[in-house]
Amino acid sequence: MIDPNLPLTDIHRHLDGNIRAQTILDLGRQFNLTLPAGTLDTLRPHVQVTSNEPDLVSFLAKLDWGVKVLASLDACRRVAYENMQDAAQNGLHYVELRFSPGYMAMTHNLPVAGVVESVIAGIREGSRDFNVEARLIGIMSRTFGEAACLQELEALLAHRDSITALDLAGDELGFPGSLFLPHFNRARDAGWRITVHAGEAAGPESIWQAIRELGAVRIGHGVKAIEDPALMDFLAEQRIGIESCLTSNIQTSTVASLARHPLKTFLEHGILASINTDDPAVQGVEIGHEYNVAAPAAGLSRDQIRQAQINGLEMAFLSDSEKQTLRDKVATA
Ligand SMILES: O=c1[nH]cnc2c1ncn2[C@@H]1O[C@H](CO)[C@@H](O)[C@H]1O
Ligand SMILES: [Zn+2]
Repeated sequence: MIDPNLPLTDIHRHLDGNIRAQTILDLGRQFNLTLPAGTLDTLRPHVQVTSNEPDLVSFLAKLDWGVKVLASLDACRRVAYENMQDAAQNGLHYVELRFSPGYMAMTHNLPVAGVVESVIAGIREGSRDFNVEARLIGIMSRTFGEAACLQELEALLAHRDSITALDLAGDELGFPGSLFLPHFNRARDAGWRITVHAGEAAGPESIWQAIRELGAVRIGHGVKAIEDPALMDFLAEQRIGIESCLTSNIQTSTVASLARHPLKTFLEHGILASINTDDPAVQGVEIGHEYNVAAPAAGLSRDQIRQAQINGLEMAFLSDSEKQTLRDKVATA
């Protein structure tokens, strides 16, 4: 179902939600940390979703062990580098990797700007070694409040030229976007593009808020747009892209089943929507599964899946000439 002649992208992928279970074990040993289990098989249920979680916040707890083992900046560089290797192994030509430096720094009190620098270094090395194009999106983890998000923002701004966009992720219901207006004003002043996790746990008003008040030009998940026809019209007219993550939406109980997922309706409505993973290692799925298994189960036709693949590059935070370079590279491969 993946068109091999078109670039394959994943533009909604958390690198700190994609830390290999083996790496968690390795780093746990390296730093002498107490983990909940000592083998891959016994660790897996602690770091991977094994059955659907009741809500978003329960799902997000599965990411915690991955960042708890980040006891040095070199560990941050390693997981960033491995993310690029994973991207290559899964046939991706272009990835936008997002990360929350404060969340990664938290357990071992790492310097937050140092985490940003290490992630940039790991992505740069990995991009070169594995021949995958990448851009970085900084995340502010709303779950820890406005002040912590300001710290993340400052650390990201210290490396502003290596960061493409700013995102807001975490507990959408507990920490609405309206708390973060000053943060996004500064991000836009820095010349960054804006994408926001919205309409996942909260309703369509959260998507409107992200667009009108935070300046979002893309929306992460955006599932609840299905409840607001005027919003769907607006998304289509303004070409505001929806970064869909099918399996993630089932695992967080945002959508009851793939058959009921709104992505098909979004595409029929002319909305620029794409297929992405979210947190591959935590979810136990990769991009191939999303295209080959989840998308057909969500009722997408072959043409709609191909359209979503085209949309992924269209939505990418790249210039027109960078997009064309990618198309040419894949077409002539
Ligand atoms: O599906 C999701 N919805 C909302 N927030 C998420 C999701 N996946 C991960 N994070 C959040 O992103 C940051 C790490 O990159 C963390 O704040 C994590 O909770
Ligand atoms: Zn996400």
